[in-house]
Amino acid sequence: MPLPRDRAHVAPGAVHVPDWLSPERQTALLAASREWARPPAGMHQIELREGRKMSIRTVCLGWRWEPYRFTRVAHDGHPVKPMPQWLAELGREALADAYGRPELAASYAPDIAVVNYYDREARLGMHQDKEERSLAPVVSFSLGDTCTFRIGGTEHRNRPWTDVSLQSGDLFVFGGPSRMAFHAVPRTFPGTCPRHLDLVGRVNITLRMSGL
Ligand SMILES: O=C(O)CCC(=O)C(=O)O
Ligand SMILES: [Fe+2]
Repeated sequence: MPLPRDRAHVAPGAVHVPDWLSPERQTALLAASREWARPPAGMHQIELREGRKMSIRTVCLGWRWEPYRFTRVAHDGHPVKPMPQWLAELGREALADAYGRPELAASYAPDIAVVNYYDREARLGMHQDKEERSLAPVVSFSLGDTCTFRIGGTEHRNRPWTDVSLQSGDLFVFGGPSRMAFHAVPRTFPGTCPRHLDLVGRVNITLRMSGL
Protein backbone atom coordinates (compact mmCIF):
# COMPACT_ATOMS: atom_id res chain seq x y z
CA MET A 1 0.00 0.00 0.00
CA PRO A 2 1.29 3.49 -0.80
CA LEU A 3 1.70 5.80 2.17
CA PRO A 4 -1.24 8.07 2.85
CA ARG A 5 -0.63 11.67 1.81
CA ASP A 6 -1.69 14.63 3.94
CA ARG A 7 -4.03 17.37 2.90
CA ALA A 8 -2.21 20.67 2.47
CA HIS A 9 -3.09 24.35 2.50
CA VAL A 10 -0.74 25.36 -0.29
CA ALA A 11 -1.69 29.05 -0.10
CA PRO A 12 -4.62 30.97 1.44
CA GLY A 13 -7.71 29.54 -0.30
CA ALA A 14 -5.72 26.83 -2.11
CA VAL A 15 -6.23 23.34 -0.69
CA HIS A 16 -4.97 19.95 -1.87
CA VAL A 17 -6.97 16.94 -0.67
CA PRO A 18 -5.24 13.70 -1.77
CA ASP A 19 -7.37 10.68 -2.71
CA TRP A 20 -10.67 12.52 -2.36
CA LEU A 21 -12.37 10.51 -5.10
CA SER A 22 -12.85 6.81 -4.37
CA PRO A 23 -11.71 4.40 -7.13
CA GLU A 24 -15.43 3.90 -7.98
CA ARG A 25 -15.99 7.63 -8.39
CA GLN A 26 -12.83 7.93 -10.50
CA THR A 27 -14.12 5.17 -12.78
CA ALA A 28 -17.51 6.87 -13.07
CA LEU A 29 -15.99 10.29 -13.82
CA LEU A 30 -13.69 8.78 -16.44
CA ALA A 31 -16.62 6.97 -18.12
CA ALA A 32 -18.61 10.21 -18.14
CA SER A 33 -15.61 12.09 -19.57
CA ARG A 34 -15.38 9.57 -22.42
CA GLU A 35 -19.05 10.24 -23.23
CA TRP A 36 -18.57 14.02 -23.12
CA ALA A 37 -15.51 13.70 -25.37
CA ARG A 38 -17.55 12.22 -28.22
CA PRO A 39 -18.81 14.45 -31.03
CA PRO A 40 -20.91 16.46 -31.55
CA ALA A 41 -19.57 19.20 -29.27
CA GLY A 42 -16.79 16.78 -28.28
CA MET A 43 -13.18 17.03 -27.28
CA HIS A 44 -10.76 19.00 -29.46
CA GLN A 45 -7.48 20.89 -29.44
CA ILE A 46 -8.12 24.57 -28.80
CA GLU A 47 -6.46 26.90 -31.26
CA LEU A 48 -4.73 29.90 -29.74
CA ARG A 49 -3.62 33.01 -31.59
CA GLU A 50 -1.60 32.62 -34.82
CA GLY A 51 -2.95 29.13 -35.44
CA ARG A 52 -1.00 27.68 -32.53
CA LYS A 53 -2.83 24.76 -30.93
CA MET A 54 -2.83 23.86 -27.25
CA SER A 55 -1.23 20.47 -26.54
CA ILE A 56 -4.11 19.37 -24.29
CA ARG A 57 -7.51 18.30 -25.64
CA THR A 58 -10.57 19.88 -24.09
CA VAL A 59 -14.31 19.47 -23.87
CA CYS A 60 -16.46 21.91 -21.90
CA LEU A 61 -19.87 21.47 -20.33
CA GLY A 62 -22.28 24.34 -19.67
CA TRP A 63 -20.16 27.02 -21.31
CA ARG A 64 -17.22 26.48 -23.64
CA TRP A 65 -13.98 28.33 -23.09
CA GLU A 66 -12.41 29.64 -26.26
CA PRO A 67 -9.58 32.14 -26.30
CA TYR A 68 -10.51 34.29 -24.40
CA ARG A 69 -14.18 34.07 -23.46
CA PHE A 70 -17.02 31.64 -22.73
CA THR A 71 -19.63 30.77 -25.35
CA ARG A 72 -22.67 28.45 -25.59
CA VAL A 73 -21.56 27.14 -29.00
CA ALA A 74 -19.04 24.32 -29.42
CA HIS A 75 -16.12 24.45 -31.87
CA ASP A 76 -18.18 22.43 -34.39
CA GLY A 77 -21.20 24.74 -34.23
CA HIS A 78 -23.27 22.41 -32.03
CA PRO A 79 -24.64 23.53 -28.67
CA VAL A 80 -22.27 22.98 -25.74
CA LYS A 81 -23.27 19.92 -23.71
CA PRO A 82 -25.15 20.66 -20.48
CA MET A 83 -23.53 20.73 -17.06
CA PRO A 84 -25.04 17.75 -15.18
CA GLN A 85 -26.54 18.46 -11.77
CA TRP A 86 -24.78 15.44 -10.24
CA LEU A 87 -21.44 16.99 -11.20
CA ALA A 88 -22.37 20.34 -9.63
CA GLU A 89 -23.41 18.40 -6.50
CA LEU A 90 -20.05 16.62 -6.45
CA GLY A 91 -18.42 20.06 -6.64
CA ARG A 92 -20.42 21.27 -3.62
CA GLU A 93 -19.43 18.18 -1.65
CA ALA A 94 -15.77 18.67 -2.61
CA LEU A 95 -15.80 22.33 -1.65
CA ALA A 96 -17.48 21.64 1.69
CA ASP A 97 -14.81 19.08 2.50
CA ALA A 98 -11.81 21.10 1.27
CA TYR A 99 -12.74 24.29 3.13
CA GLY A 100 -14.59 22.64 6.02
CA ARG A 101 -17.30 25.28 5.56
CA PRO A 102 -20.51 23.46 4.51
CA GLU A 103 -22.58 26.67 4.74
CA LEU A 104 -20.29 28.32 2.17
CA ALA A 105 -20.44 25.33 -0.14
CA ALA A 106 -24.25 25.18 -0.10
CA SER A 107 -24.45 28.20 -2.41
CA TYR A 108 -21.73 26.92 -4.74
CA ALA A 109 -23.45 26.26 -8.07
CA PRO A 110 -20.83 25.51 -10.73
CA ASP A 111 -22.31 25.82 -14.23
CA ILE A 112 -19.09 25.11 -16.16
CA ALA A 113 -16.92 22.00 -16.32
CA VAL A 114 -13.69 22.06 -18.31
CA VAL A 115 -12.45 18.55 -19.04
CA ASN A 116 -8.83 18.37 -20.21
CA TYR A 117 -6.97 15.35 -21.55
CA TYR A 118 -3.18 15.24 -21.33
CA ASP A 119 -1.22 12.73 -23.41
CA ARG A 120 2.43 12.13 -22.43
CA GLU A 121 3.60 15.26 -24.28
CA ALA A 122 0.86 17.65 -23.21
CA ARG A 123 1.45 20.62 -20.92
CA LEU A 124 -0.41 23.68 -19.81
CA GLY A 125 1.42 26.98 -19.41
CA MET A 126 1.03 29.51 -16.58
CA HIS A 127 -2.37 31.20 -16.77
CA GLN A 128 -5.24 32.53 -14.67
CA ASP A 129 -8.81 31.26 -14.92
CA LYS A 130 -10.20 34.73 -15.40
CA GLU A 131 -12.90 34.62 -18.04
CA GLU A 132 -15.50 33.78 -15.37
CA ARG A 133 -17.34 36.77 -13.91
CA SER A 134 -17.79 34.99 -10.58
CA LEU A 135 -15.04 34.83 -7.98
CA ALA A 136 -16.37 31.52 -6.62
CA PRO A 137 -13.67 28.85 -6.17
CA VAL A 138 -12.42 26.51 -8.88
CA VAL A 139 -12.77 22.83 -7.92
CA SER A 140 -10.38 20.46 -9.70
CA PHE A 141 -10.46 16.65 -9.95
CA SER A 142 -7.55 14.64 -11.35
CA LEU A 143 -7.69 11.18 -12.97
CA GLY A 144 -4.98 8.94 -14.41
CA ASP A 145 -1.32 9.86 -14.59
CA THR A 146 0.25 11.95 -11.83
CA CYS A 147 1.20 15.50 -12.80
CA THR A 148 3.09 18.43 -11.40
CA PHE A 149 0.61 21.21 -10.72
CA ARG A 150 2.26 24.60 -10.26
CA ILE A 151 0.52 27.41 -8.40
CA GLY A 152 2.01 30.88 -8.09
CA GLY A 153 0.87 34.35 -7.19
CA THR A 154 -1.92 36.52 -8.56
CA GLU A 155 0.23 39.31 -10.02
CA HIS A 156 2.50 37.62 -12.54
CA ARG A 157 3.42 34.22 -13.95
CA ASN A 158 6.92 34.05 -12.44
CA ARG A 159 8.35 32.71 -9.18
CA PRO A 160 7.66 32.23 -6.36
CA TRP A 161 5.42 29.26 -6.95
CA THR A 162 4.64 25.92 -5.32
CA ASP A 163 4.72 22.58 -7.13
CA VAL A 164 2.15 20.02 -6.02
CA SER A 165 1.99 16.43 -7.18
CA LEU A 166 -1.60 15.69 -8.24
CA GLN A 167 -2.44 12.01 -8.42
CA SER A 168 -5.50 10.14 -9.62
CA GLY A 169 -8.42 10.90 -7.31
CA ASP A 170 -6.92 14.09 -5.86
CA LEU A 171 -9.00 17.19 -5.26
CA PHE A 172 -7.55 20.67 -5.54
CA VAL A 173 -9.53 23.82 -4.76
CA PHE A 174 -8.40 27.36 -5.40
CA GLY A 175 -10.60 30.20 -4.26
CA GLY A 176 -10.56 33.28 -2.07
CA PRO A 177 -7.16 35.01 -2.20
CA SER A 178 -5.91 32.25 -4.57
CA ARG A 179 -8.81 32.39 -7.03
CA MET A 180 -6.78 34.47 -9.50
CA ALA A 181 -3.49 32.66 -8.86
CA PHE A 182 -1.45 31.80 -11.93
CA HIS A 183 -1.21 28.03 -12.35
CA ALA A 184 0.17 25.47 -14.79
CA VAL A 185 0.78 21.81 -15.48
CA PRO A 186 4.45 21.73 -16.54
CA ARG A 187 4.55 17.93 -16.85
CA THR A 188 2.81 14.63 -16.35
CA PHE A 189 4.38 11.31 -15.41
CA PRO A 190 3.42 8.75 -18.06
CA GLY A 191 2.58 5.28 -16.79
CA THR A 192 1.66 6.38 -13.25
CA CYS A 193 -2.10 5.90 -13.70
CA PRO A 194 -3.29 3.48 -10.99
CA ARG A 195 -4.15 0.02 -12.18
CA HIS A 196 -7.82 0.33 -11.24
CA LEU A 197 -8.32 2.98 -13.91
CA ASP A 198 -8.26 2.19 -17.64
CA LEU A 199 -6.54 5.35 -18.89
CA VAL A 200 -3.37 6.22 -20.78
CA GLY A 201 -2.59 9.81 -19.83
CA ARG A 202 -4.29 12.24 -17.50
CA VAL A 203 -7.75 13.78 -17.29
CA ASN A 204 -8.50 16.89 -15.26
CA ILE A 205 -11.96 18.29 -14.61
CA THR A 206 -12.35 21.82 -13.26
CA LEU A 207 -15.70 23.11 -12.06
CA ARG A 208 -16.34 26.83 -12.09
CA MET A 209 -19.13 29.32 -11.64
CA SER A 210 -19.50 31.50 -14.72
CA GLY A 211 -21.38 34.41 -13.17
CA LEU A 212 -22.75 34.82 -16.72
O1 LIG B 1 -5.04 20.14 -15.46
C1 LIG B 1 -5.05 20.81 -14.43
O2 LIG B 1 -4.79 20.33 -13.32
C2 LIG B 1 -5.38 22.30 -14.51
C3 LIG B 1 -6.28 22.66 -15.64
C4 LIG B 1 -6.47 24.13 -15.77
O3 LIG B 1 -5.77 24.91 -15.19
C5 LIG B 1 -7.54 24.65 -16.64
O4 LIG B 1 -8.28 23.89 -17.27
O5 LIG B 1 -7.69 25.90 -16.70
FE1 LIG C 1 -6.65 26.89 -15.25
